[in-house]
Amino acid sequence: MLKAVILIGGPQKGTRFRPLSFEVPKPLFPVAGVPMLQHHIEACSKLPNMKEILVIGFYQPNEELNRFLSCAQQDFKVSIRYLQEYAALGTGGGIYHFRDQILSGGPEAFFVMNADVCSEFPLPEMLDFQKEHGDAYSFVILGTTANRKQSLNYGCIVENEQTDEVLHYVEKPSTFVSDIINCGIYLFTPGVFQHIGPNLCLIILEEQSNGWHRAEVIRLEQDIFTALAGQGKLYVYKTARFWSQIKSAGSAIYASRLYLNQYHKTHPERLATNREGGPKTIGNVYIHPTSNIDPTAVIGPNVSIGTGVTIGAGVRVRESIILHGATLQDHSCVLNSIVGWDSTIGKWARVEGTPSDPNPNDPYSKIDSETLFRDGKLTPSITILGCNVNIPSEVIILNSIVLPHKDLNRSFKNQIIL
Ligand SMILES: Nc1nc2c(ncn2[C@@H]2O[C@H](COP(=O)(O)OP(=O)(O)O[C@H]3O[C@H](CO)[C@@H](O)[C@H](O)[C@@H]3O)[C@@H](O)[C@H]2O)c(=O)[nH]1
Repeated sequence: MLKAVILIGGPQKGTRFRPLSFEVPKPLFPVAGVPMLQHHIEACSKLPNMKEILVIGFYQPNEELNRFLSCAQQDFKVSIRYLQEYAALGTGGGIYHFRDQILSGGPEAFFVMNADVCSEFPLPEMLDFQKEHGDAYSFVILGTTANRKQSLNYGCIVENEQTDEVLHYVEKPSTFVSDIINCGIYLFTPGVFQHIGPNLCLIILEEQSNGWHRAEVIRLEQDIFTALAGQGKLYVYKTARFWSQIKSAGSAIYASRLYLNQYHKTHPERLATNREGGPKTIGNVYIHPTSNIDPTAVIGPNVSIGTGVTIGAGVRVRESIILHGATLQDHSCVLNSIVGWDSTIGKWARVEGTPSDPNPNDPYSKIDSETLFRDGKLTPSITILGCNVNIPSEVIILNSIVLPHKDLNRSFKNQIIL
């Protein structure tokens, strides 16, 4: 029997996702038409002996999260539970704190996944790989290849090329260590808790001697993987299939593209087709059936349109996510942007951003999820309209971030509009 744990973090995380994470917890942000987390849940539920999925984070359980989890539980016919940490316990602290819940029922193995990644989730392959390579005490990290420069933003893995054993693990090194990076998807056996436990004791001892009050924070990467490397216990399964982090809003558009492309294989019914009375679509497009789109609009490639969106005549949308309840009035144009919930774009207005896609000429390039500013200036990136923003007719909004509930009255370029 198998289980899976999805680490969703909490409200203090996902800061690069603002202002979108003000409205909805980042793990529920729609990517290719469904909440980010649903892609993980779907992948887990496809494994025949998946018994339970535990979502661990430090968000207060709210109605939206509860509703999503109970619908997912019904749709995917697998038990799903949310376990709330009393504080941010780190990527290892949460699973250690809830180890009894993870181990109840006696799973022989369990997956742990970061919520903020998009992936083809080669979970069956990881299981086969573990059987081939290890015993009950060995663990598997999903790895992929990055280019030298970008590898520094990830956990880096040095492997024995013959055996795939992890010889050395360094989290976000300051100089080049390896181009194999940690994808944030792991396969553990119950034996992993024997390695996490001793780390916890160390922290508590430190707390007693220093008189500090510290939560039982354990980082899987720095505290556990670094120590397990070179001990014959940790292996890396490398995938060449798609994988990306979802840190910034720009990377959500990129992740949408990857998942929409995958829908040809997994969910062709989610892809819009050109049909009588519908809009013209180009490339991969997701359109929620409750949206109302004029047949003269042209949509795509890589567009996701949420529930109850209204799109007028002659509208053009490309490389964008339009969130529920938004209205794009006649002849407006939206490129490389995220249009927030219930926002309105006036007639002939143009909302445009600059994509931050990986370098198409480098097969190992990943998306750069940089911070908003470089050298004191806003880096040109996708345009984001927070929820309930009004853009008047005939204006241009370029490379800007507009906070929720704003009524703009003119054009803006390269600005954060507070
Ligand atoms: N439950 C819980 N989840 C957490 C906590 N801290 C982080 N997470 C979740 O754990 C994941 C990792 O978050 P970060 O700690 O922000 O790490 P990172 O910068 O994304 O790097 C990690 O992922 C990379 C791949 O995307 C890896 O390359 C890297 O080694 C590391 O594992 C995210 O899904 C985040 O929500 C915590 O205290 N509690």
